[in-house]
Amino acid sequence: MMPPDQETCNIAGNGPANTIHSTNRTENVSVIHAEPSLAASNVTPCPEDRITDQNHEATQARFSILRESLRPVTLKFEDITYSINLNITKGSYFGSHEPKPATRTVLNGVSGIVRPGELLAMLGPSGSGKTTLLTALGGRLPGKVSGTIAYNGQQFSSSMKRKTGFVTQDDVLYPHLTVIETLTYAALLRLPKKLTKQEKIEQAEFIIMELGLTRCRNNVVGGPLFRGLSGGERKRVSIGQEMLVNPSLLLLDEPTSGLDSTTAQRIVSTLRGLARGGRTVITTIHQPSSRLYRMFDKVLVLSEGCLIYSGRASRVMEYFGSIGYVPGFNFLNPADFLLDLANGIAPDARQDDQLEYHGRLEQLDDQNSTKQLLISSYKKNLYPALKAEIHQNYGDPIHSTSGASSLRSCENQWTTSWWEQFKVLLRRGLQERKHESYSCLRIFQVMSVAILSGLLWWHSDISHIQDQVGLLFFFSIFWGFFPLFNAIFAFPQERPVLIKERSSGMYRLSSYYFSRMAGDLPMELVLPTIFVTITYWMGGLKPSLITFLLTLAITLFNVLVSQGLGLALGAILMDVKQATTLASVTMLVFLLAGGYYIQHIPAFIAWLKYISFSHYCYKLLVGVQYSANEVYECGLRKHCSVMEFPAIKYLGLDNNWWDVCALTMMLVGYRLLAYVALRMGQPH
Ligand SMILES: Nc1ncnc2c1ncn2[C@@H]1O[C@H](COP(=O)(O)OP(=O)(O)OP(=O)(O)O)[C@@H](O)[C@H]1O
Repeated sequence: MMPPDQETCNIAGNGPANTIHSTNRTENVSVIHAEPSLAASNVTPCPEDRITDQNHEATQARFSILRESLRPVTLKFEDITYSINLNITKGSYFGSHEPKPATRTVLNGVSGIVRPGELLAMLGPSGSGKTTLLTALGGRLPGKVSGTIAYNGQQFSSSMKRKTGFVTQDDVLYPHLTVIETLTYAALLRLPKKLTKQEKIEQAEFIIMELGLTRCRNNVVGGPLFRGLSGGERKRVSIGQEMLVNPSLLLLDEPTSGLDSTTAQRIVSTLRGLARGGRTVITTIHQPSSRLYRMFDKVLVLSEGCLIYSGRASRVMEYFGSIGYVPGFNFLNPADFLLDLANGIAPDARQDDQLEYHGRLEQLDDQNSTKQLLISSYKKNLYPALKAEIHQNYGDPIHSTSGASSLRSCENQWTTSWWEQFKVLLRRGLQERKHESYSCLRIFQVMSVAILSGLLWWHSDISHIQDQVGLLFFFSIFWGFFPLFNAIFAFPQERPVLIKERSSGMYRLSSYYFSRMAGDLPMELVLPTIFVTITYWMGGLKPSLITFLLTLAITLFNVLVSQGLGLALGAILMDVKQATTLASVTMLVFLLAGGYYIQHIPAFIAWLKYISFSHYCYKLLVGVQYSANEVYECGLRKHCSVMEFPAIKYLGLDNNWWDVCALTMMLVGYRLLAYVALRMGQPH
């Protein structure tokens, strides 16, 4: 290995600034766009997606609406260090297992600067900290990140959150929505209120065209259980969603992973186009081809959380050459060369698969010392200039507060009103869940139970009061279980989408929550209505319209309370398995303490019935079914008062308003609890 000539190296990453951002001294100065449209020339669309000359002008005009609110962001980060806590179990396999707190440094003093108009690629071996750094730059990393991250000299704010697009490695999309629906809803939620609905829809159409998704615009996204878009198409939809924020800062985690080289090239072209439109674009990437590599303006190379290079992509070879690392042959992909170096593999190192144990140990030592050399070379040769650039005055942006007012002026402003968010989320939720809510299986389940119960209790008579009371108890229990278990899935299932969309400040939690409540209502109420109608009349309960309507109202009330409990359990635990276990135990307790099966519950545990909504529902159902002076045939030509029937006597049919109050408190309480739990588990 050649000794690194650290003294004679060129300082990369300190070259002349790109002309695109040369006018971008403050965030209020508009960007001179190198390419007026969204890099239409860089993208290679499918034949049918190609923007024709005739409509190009119109397209540009439409796109200018999207560009209008653009606020260029210079991102500077300095000495970013991040550690994670590891609980290491100490002791032998069978001995003591006391967890020993330990930390691991994932990022160690990482610095960089990216300006509007630039595309920065983060390279490094798997586990080197690329995703962690990207997440930190996107303001989404939990725990304490030391160092400074400044966006136009400011800290991460809610305004910045809404100006940041973040494309995660895994695409988080609603599987039942089509491409056009996904992007239209995103446009309606994300684009500013000053645009009309029509203009927002046009933006979604434009993005579809721009990303070459026209052919699959009406295809459903698909999920693990059914096929939809291909991996590349899904990725483009995810990018499209983030483009709709008209982001000033766009962060992408491995957007080309698992894609063929043409699609990868196309995606990176689009990113470059977005950058050229005045955005700051940062992407992590695994193994870019040399074709892709040439499209990056800057690269940042990580090795075990430390930087070995941060600067212009075009100067990489020059820099490493200057410190003594020259590739063995000319036509090497710079990305491969960088990844080798980040792994500690110098160009002249011996790569022998046949090395025996000691040889391998030596090889590992060599790699570690190469890494250390590269890290110290970076610190000596590149870091001082980078630091100077970070602190360079246009008002020492990393610490200054200039420009704060313009950022703050639009802070805490939502792009759309509460009502608008509610309407769009409601429509989107109904569309996404219509297959689930109106599934034939669910309807069949309820109808078959209704008809079967109707047949079992066929024209029951008051003389068989035990059976009738049993039917009323069944109403309260069935419509306690069914909505409870359906509601448990609501929030855990939607969690990834909710976290993603809330992290980018897309909508208020309250508008989401109320839209979810409202969206679930129709089906939650239609099914019990059908059930009660069938079973009530088949089962021979009191043939009075008023009594029937009251029975229906009580059952629906019970459904809403039970649904509230399900939502609360789901929101608190955010784990379907745990929530269903807890729900089944709870319902079992309610079932047993409800007052139907056991009428001599020991006093010390009899209070359980007061926390059971099924008990209140059952009591109210019996209360509306029978009046105080009603009698039933309790023996041969013998009549007894209904109030003396043991099960009814135990219930006591007085104080019905208290039962209604208790149910109302539960209705509000459970839902409030669900909301609070959801809010506490949310990014702020
Ligand atoms: N919350 C966490 N708990 C435990 N380890 C973590 C956590 N977050 C990150 N790490 C560790 O930090 C290191 C860096 O992770 P990161 O995901 O940033 O790497 P990466 O360079 O993006 O890897 P890849 O290219 O494989 O996605 C890894 O070794 C990972 O295991």
